[in-house]
Amino acid sequence: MKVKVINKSKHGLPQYQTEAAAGLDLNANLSEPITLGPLERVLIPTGLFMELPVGFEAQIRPRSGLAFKHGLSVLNSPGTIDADYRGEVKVLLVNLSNEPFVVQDGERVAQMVIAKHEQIAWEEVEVLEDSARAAGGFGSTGK
Ligand SMILES: O=c1ccn([C@H]2C[C@H](O)[C@@H](COP(=O)(O)OP(=O)(O)OP(=O)(O)O)O2)c(=O)[nH]1
Ligand SMILES: [Mg+2]
Repeated sequence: MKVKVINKSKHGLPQYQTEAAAGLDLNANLSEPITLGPLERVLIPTGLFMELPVGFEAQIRPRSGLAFKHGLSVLNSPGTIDADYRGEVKVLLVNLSNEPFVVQDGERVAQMVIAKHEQIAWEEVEVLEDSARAAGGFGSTGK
């Protein structure tokens, strides 16, 4: 997959940490650390510019360790990177803890899963096909 990297020498390309990992860990690409206070949000640059093949998207997801230990999440999780996006991939981090968190340059702040997706074409109809579920939802099947 095509990728352009700013400051590659600093962090290299995002890597899968284990053989069958789904997510590529994304490094913060910062000139100086950023302090994220309680309930604050910030866009973290990654230095990555990608050209996803058409029919693929990238999902930006939190890392569970940062979430568990520090209350950090990705506010718009899963963030969506479109195949036609040519800007820098950024991570919208939010601090849901009561303590400030300092994001360091190179820190693995989130992970990115590349996934196939479909685009649909609408076909407007007057009546939809019956189903067993019908309009049931939001707990309609019980606890
Ligand atoms: O976590 C994210 C989410 C999005 N983007 C970039 C890539 C994506 O293709 C573009 C638009 O994202 P989205 O469609 O989620 O945002 P929007 O608010 O609908 O903006 P737009 O009007 O530009 O589509 O922003 C990121 O870098 N990180
Ligand atoms: Mg959009």
